[in-house]
Amino acid sequence: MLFEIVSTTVFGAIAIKAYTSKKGLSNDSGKIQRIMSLSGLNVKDGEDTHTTQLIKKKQYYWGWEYRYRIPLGRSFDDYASKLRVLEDGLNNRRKRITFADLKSLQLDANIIDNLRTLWKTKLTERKEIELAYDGLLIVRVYDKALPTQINWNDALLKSNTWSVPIGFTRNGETIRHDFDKDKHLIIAGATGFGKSAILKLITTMLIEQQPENVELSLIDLKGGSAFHRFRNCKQVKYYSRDPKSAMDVLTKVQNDMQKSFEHVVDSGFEDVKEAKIKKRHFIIIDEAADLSDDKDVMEIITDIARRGRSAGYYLIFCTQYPTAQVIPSQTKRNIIARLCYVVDTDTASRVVLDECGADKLPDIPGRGIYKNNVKRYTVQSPFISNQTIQQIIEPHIVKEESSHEKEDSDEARRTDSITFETL
Ligand SMILES: Nc1ncnc2c1ncn2[C@@H]1O[C@H](COP(=O)(O)OP(=O)(O)OP(=O)(O)O)[C@@H](O)[C@H]1O
Repeated sequence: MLFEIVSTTVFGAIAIKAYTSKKGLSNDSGKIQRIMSLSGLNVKDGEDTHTTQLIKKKQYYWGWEYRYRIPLGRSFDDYASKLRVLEDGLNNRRKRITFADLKSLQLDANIIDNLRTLWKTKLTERKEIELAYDGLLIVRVYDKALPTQINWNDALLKSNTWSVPIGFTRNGETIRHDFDKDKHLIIAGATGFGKSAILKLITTMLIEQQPENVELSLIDLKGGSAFHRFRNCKQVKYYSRDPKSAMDVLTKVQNDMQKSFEHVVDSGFEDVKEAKIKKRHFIIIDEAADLSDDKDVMEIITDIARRGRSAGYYLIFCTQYPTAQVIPSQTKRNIIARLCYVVDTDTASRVVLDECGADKLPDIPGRGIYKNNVKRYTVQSPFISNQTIQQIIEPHIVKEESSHEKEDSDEARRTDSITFETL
């Protein structure tokens, strides 16, 4: 009897709370506005104070979206710089139990224990916020945080395409970068946040999806730690792990690219896709900052970024130090797609993405912002283990030869690669 009274009362209270929440009577809109005011986003104009005005709110299965008109004198960046303040404010221990939570509860004699577990889970749950701007400030509050690790699985492979997964959004959408559409890619992020991991994933997927058509130039200026295992894959045409040989590699790539460029353009086509050429060459540079002092090298990189799109020479340019010197504006202009993991300053975020935001990402490896010319997504990149990489690339590895023989076979492959296979 006592159990029934207690459980009915507790359950009833929670149900009322959950009902008001569902009806939008108890959402975060007021709190967000208060945090905005208290964190200095109001604008004083003589006697008047202009605040951020809520225009619309809508509930989705993942949480809430709020749209605000921002006062004159404020920019989107002012709000983006307060992202952490907003997030911490919303997470300051006020936890909400929803209908979905209640539905998942077992209504048996363990109801009190079940409620306790639910409450404990709620205490450790963290809401995440995303900001965007389309004339109105958009604040998306997600009930559940993105997972901190999402493992790669072979369902992500798309055979015979140049499309690779970059990450998963909170809505469960898989964001892919299609090199035949967006061509080159800049990847940046502070040390230890997943640049090499995504480079290895992209390289593995390109080899597996297009084993006969992909050609790789791997420039690994971190001493070879990222790309060494791919070195003897038959798809690897050039490999370098020091700035001096990187110059040689890039010069050869530029010469090859020139031939492809002339072949495509002289045949009256816009690019390799239109010319129905199957081969694509990827120049993947891990730690481009180590090349930035060499003017000649940087000129070649800029040339690849500019003309490679037609010639089928795609650049993946990765750096831990995103400054204007490391990513020159001409290179940037030709590389629309960017993937930025956590960086330490808003200046670094702006260099990569042309806006702040990557400096406000949580300190989670693989958490990044991917931007192409259409959209911007916050994603968690898939993670592939070295063991899985090894299994996938094993059939593509050619037997290690003596270095002299390797040079010869590299030369042979070089000659082969000039011939383009057409449909
Ligand atoms: N997508 C991911 N999901 C989960 N964990 C990841 C992910 N990417 C990387 N990590 C973890 O972070 C570690 C560091 O990643 P990685 O070596 O790619 O960083 P990095 O940015 O290349 O750093 P550095 O510039 O210092 O080489 C990995 O060993 C792995 O444990």
